[in-house]
Amino acid sequence: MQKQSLQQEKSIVLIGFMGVGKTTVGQRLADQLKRTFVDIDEEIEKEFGMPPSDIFKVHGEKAFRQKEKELIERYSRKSNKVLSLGGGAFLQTEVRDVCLENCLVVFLSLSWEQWQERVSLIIDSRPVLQGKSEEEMEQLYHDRQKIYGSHHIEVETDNKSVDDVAEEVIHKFTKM
Ligand SMILES: Nc1ncnc2c1ncn2[C@@H]1O[C@H](COP(=O)(O)OP(=O)(O)O)[C@@H](O)[C@H]1O
Ligand SMILES: O=C(O)C1=C[C@@H](OP(=O)(O)O)[C@@H](O)[C@H](O)C1
Ligand SMILES: [Mg+2]
Repeated sequence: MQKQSLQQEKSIVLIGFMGVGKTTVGQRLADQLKRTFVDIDEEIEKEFGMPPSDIFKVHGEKAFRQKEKELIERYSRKSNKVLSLGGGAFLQTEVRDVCLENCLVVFLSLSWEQWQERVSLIIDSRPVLQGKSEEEMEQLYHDRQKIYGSHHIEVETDNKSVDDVAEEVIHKFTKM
């Protein structure tokens, strides 16, 4: 039942702003669906042998984005996976197109107010947020919502636990 409605076992791709829970929810979803979990940031980190903040410093954002695109193009063509993208991945048209074509794209949304409560958990490890004022972060948050408009389903995550979010993703798919 669940398998059938999970759309021919297409891979699930999680998108959304930094800190909304793509990595955490993705791992939970993969456990529940018995699928392989791939966190694209983790794969990029393995390739460069350093975390994203160091990649940005040493190689530059362009090199990070190039590798991000290559890896997403490769993994999104495989079936039966759960892929968590980085929040900037959908800035690249090629990434959006390949994911929308081959996968089920799930946008995890979180209000600006609740994001502000979570930012302290992520700020040190997200190079894109470094040195930004609160106003600049809010601007980035709003600008980025436009790129997340390309998706198959949205799950609002305000006031929801990781389990709640994972459950809702599965529920929405089983109704597709
Ligand atoms: N639904 C949630 N409720 C509370 N905290 C969460 C939730 N989802 C994720 N978090 C926490 O927010 C932080 C960022 O989560 P993460 O999965 O790394 O986000 P992303 O991959 O979207 O950047 C982590 O500390 C994580 O434990
Ligand atoms: O939004 C972005 O530009 C980025 C988001 C990060 O991933 P998360 O969305 O998992 O934090 C990571 O890919 C990198 O720091 C850049
Ligand atoms: Mg992540």
